[in-house]
Amino acid sequence: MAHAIEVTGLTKHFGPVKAVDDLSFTVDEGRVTGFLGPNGAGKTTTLRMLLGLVNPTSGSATVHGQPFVTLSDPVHTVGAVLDGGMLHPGRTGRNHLRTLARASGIGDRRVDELMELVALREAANRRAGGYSLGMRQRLGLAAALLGDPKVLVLDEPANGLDPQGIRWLRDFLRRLAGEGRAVLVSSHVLAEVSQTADDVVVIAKGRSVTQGPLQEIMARSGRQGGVRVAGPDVRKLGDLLYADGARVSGDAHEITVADRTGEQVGRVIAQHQIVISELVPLGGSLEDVYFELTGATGGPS
Ligand SMILES: Nc1ncnc2c1ncn2[C@@H]1O[C@H](COP(=O)(O)OP(=O)(O)OP(=O)(O)O)[C@@H](O)[C@H]1O
Repeated sequence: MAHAIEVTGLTKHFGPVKAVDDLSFTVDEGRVTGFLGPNGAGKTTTLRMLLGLVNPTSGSATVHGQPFVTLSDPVHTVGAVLDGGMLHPGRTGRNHLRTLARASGIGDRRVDELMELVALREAANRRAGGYSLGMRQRLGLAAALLGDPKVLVLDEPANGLDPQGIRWLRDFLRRLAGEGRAVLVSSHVLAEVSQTADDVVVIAKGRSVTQGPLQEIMARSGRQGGVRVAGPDVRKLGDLLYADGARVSGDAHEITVADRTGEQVGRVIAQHQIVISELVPLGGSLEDVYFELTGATGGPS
C-alpha cells in the first residue's frame, strides 16, 4: 500500500537558490512525523509542493500515492494548516468554519463538533480577529480537520504558542495519530516536536541530514554523553572506570565520566556495591545532535 505521504527526489530552485534539494522521505498513518530544520531550510517550500501550491523543479510528492492536484476528494484526504490558516477577522470563529465547511459540502454539525474538539466552543461566537494566536492556530486545525482527513500537514503550528498551548498541541497531535492519521508537522524548534514525534525528518539547506524513528536516530548518533555521579565516596568508582579505559575527572564526592552511559556506570556501581547519591546522564541529547547536524544555533530565532 502507498505511504500516506511520499516525497521522492523533490527539488525546487528559486533562481540560484536551491530551496529544496533532492529530498526523499515517507510519512505513515498512525504516526507523528516531525519535519525539522532551521529557518530557511526549505520546510515550507516542501509542504507547499506537497499541497500542489508550488511546482517542483524535479521529483515528486504524493498523498496516498497521488499528487495532491489529482486527488479526487482532497478535503476528505488531506488537511493542512499553512501560515497559521487565513481568516476573515470580522467573522466569528464558528462562521469562519461554517463558510469553509459549506464550500466543501460539510454540514454545521461537524463545525460544532470541531469547535468543541479544539477547545473553542466558548469562543465560537466571538470575532476571530480578536482571537489570540493560540486560538487562531486551533481554528486552523479545526479547518484542516473538517473533512476528517487521514493525512494532516501542519506548518509550524506551535509558532508563537505559550507553553500551555504547546502542551495542548502535543496532546492533540498524539490523539490524531492515535486515531490512525498520518501527521506531518514542521518546526524549527526541536523541543516542540521531540516529545511528540515518532519519526523525524531533519533537513538543512534543502537536503535531508537525517531521518527515521526518533529513538533510532538518538541511538545511531552513537553518542555517549557521559555521566555525573555523586556520593559520599566515589573515588573507587572513578578508579574502576578509569582502569576500564573511561575518561574520568572529579574528586571524592563527585566524578564525571566522559564516555560511558548511565547504564554502564550503573552496572559497575551495582557490581561493586558502591553507595551513590546521584547519577545524572549528561549531554548526548537530541538537541546536541540536531545542532550538530543542521548547524543551527541554540539562540532564539
Ligand atoms: N517564492 C520564493 N522565491 C524565492 N526564494 C524563495 C521563495 N520561497 C522560499 N524561498 C527561499 O527558499 C529557501 C527555503 O525557504 P522555506 O520558506 O521553504 O524555508 P523554511 O524551512 O520553511 O523556513 P522558515 O521556517 O523560515 O519558513 C529560503 O532561502 C527562502 O528564502
